[in-house]
Amino acid sequence: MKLTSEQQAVVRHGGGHARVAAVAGSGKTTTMVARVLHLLQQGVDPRRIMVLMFNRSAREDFQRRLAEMAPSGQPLPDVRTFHSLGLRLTQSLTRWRALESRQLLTADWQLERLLRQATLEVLTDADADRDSALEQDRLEALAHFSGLVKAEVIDPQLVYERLEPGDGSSHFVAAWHRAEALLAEHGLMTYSDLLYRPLLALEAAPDLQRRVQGFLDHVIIDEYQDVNAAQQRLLAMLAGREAAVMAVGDANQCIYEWRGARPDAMLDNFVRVFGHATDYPLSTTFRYGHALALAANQAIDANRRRADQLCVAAPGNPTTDICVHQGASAFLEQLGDWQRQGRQLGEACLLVRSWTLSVPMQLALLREGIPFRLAREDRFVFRLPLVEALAGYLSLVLQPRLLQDPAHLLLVFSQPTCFVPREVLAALVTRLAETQRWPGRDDPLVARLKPHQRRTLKKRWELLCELPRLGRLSADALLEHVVAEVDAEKVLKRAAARRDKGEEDVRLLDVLIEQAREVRDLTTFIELLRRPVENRDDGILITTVHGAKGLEWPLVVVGGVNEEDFPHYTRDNPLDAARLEEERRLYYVAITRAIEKLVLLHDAGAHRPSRFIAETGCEDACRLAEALAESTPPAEPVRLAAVPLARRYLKVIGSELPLVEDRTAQAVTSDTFVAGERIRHAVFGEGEVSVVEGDPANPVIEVRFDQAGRRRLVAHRAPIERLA
Ligand SMILES: Nc1ncnc2c1ncn2[C@@H]1O[C@H](COP(=O)(O)OP(=O)(O)OP(=O)(O)O)[C@@H](O)[C@H]1O
Repeated sequence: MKLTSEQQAVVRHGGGHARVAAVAGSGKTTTMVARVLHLLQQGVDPRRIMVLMFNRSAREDFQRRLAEMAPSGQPLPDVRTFHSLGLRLTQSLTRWRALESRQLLTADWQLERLLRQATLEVLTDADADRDSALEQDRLEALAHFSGLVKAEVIDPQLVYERLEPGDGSSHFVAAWHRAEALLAEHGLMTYSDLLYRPLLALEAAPDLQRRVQGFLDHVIIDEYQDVNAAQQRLLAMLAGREAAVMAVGDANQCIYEWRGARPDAMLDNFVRVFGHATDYPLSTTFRYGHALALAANQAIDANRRRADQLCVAAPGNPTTDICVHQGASAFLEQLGDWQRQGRQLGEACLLVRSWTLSVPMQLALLREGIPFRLAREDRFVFRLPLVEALAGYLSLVLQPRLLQDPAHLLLVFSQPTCFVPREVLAALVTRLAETQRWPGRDDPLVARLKPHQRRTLKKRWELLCELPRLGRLSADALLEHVVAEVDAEKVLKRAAARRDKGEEDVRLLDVLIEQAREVRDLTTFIELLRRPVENRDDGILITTVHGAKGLEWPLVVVGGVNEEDFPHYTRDNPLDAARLEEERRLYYVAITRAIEKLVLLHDAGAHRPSRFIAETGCEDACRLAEALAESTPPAEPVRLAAVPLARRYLKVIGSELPLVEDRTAQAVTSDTFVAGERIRHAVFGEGEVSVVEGDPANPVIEVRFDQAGRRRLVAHRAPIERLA
């Protein structure tokens, strides 16, 4: 394979630090392997080179490719992940008696048990929040908080203030300190400690620093946009003054801010930490065609904090088709078309912003008997605890006998949580199953409950007894009734320690009610929710965008591209500029996974299509790509909404297609807008302007769309036309 001139420049980089800004599919691995081989050829000792990869599979891939390309017998450098680097440093520092020996907690449950103990020790029995603090979700949130403190290497109080983890988490800082003490007492450490402990030890002792410095001349790091502060500080320490650091990544693909990454790591921050660096772009993608390259550039263009770099398709790439559709039926049709073209479902992937958004698609696939596989098996619909419990409530309508089954009662009393310890619940449901009556006031089973717990449990028992009499209701009406009676929205939000988890659960309720409305028949609906399925290798893969980092598929469907879902926000949790940009980067990662076909799917009903769809300008991108594919120049100039970006693109690929601004989809200035006038939006359809406000030269308008609801738009950016 002949390297591009941009790739060759990276390979031959002379001295000093370097930043390699690599767009999606630009052959980072190929280039880094070539760079290492080049260094070896130049006589650099392999022991003085270290390559750091983002995860184990990337590391193994790199090692394999390096071994294949290297002359036989050539000693090769160390290729590591940050974890394995941390482990080695921990071992060395332990040997030098700078760190005490500790055992690594490898399973999630071990850490959870420790955090549970820390929580129990910092919250007293009298604490109203103690029971909810011990729930699984809350402990997971505490684990996330603890990891973040160590990733950012700052005071837990500061992390707490920034994160605002919400009600019932006021003990997090104290629990963090207590957990640290417990780890020390028991001689244990977490995965985050693998970097955190060596870093603190080294930063506190210059003599130790000298022992780990001076061993490297070259450090090459992949996916640099997602490194956190602990990783970066450790790297700076190991590199010292001698080693040249080459950071490879794409600031536009920084999607781990919630784990402490910052898009700035590839931008100004790199220079602040390491000093001057030579910049190299890798702008040619070998993954997809012009249409998607143009669309991706267009999509990320609205971010202010970004690498100003165009992604350009290589001449031999497949053509990529992009389309926008609505609803689960369109999803099934797309899969049908794919198969009719002789293609396999195993070549396709459904990407979602969060697992909840995969539920309507999973149910659609189940109804049609189309095989699929999930990147996380615990996310199958029938395995979701909330779904299991809701199916349990609905089953009581058809099988009143279940009121006598303690296991069934425990299921429905546990979800959504009543904030009562499980052993107390277990005793209560055993009695209820036996007697079918709520215990008397003085019965020890209820006497020891707090008044609000007693009220909640009694109300729930009354609901369960009522359900067998509601057989006349449709599946959706029943579900709505249950959700209202158990106060599910409020409870789920309160129970979830992380705001996004609570919001995801509430959204799941929404999704289930919508699905129930489609199915209507109760038996069919319950059967669908409970249908046990297994991952099928020949099925379409379903995964989250975070899980798709670095991967690609011939067909990519991005599901749930709705406002409030992607970008994700709610009325209580509105978007600020930084979060919107993070969501946009996530969207950019999602769309750039496709090779031959990208389908953007939004939902019907109350959900409005995401602003990202309009920003992507799919139709324009496809029109321009078609014109580029023609052997003769078009008779008419290509009409586009965003001409400047397209011009830049054409210039880079050396094409001189005539372009013209599509005025019908263009900005209309303020003086042309009045409340009450009708407009048509390229994605949201027709609507009526209700408010015109802001800077008259750059007004914001609020439009009531006939189908897509109310939206605020920056008039000059929106693809709208005025109607008579
Ligand atoms: N100069 C080149 N000419 C043709 N194909 C190339 C070139 N460089 C890389 N490729 C191809 O591009 C694809 C992606 O390359 P590679 O596996 O090196 O990148 P990656 O690091 O996995 O991907 P990404 O750039 O998305 O992180 C591979 O199929 C590779 O063969």
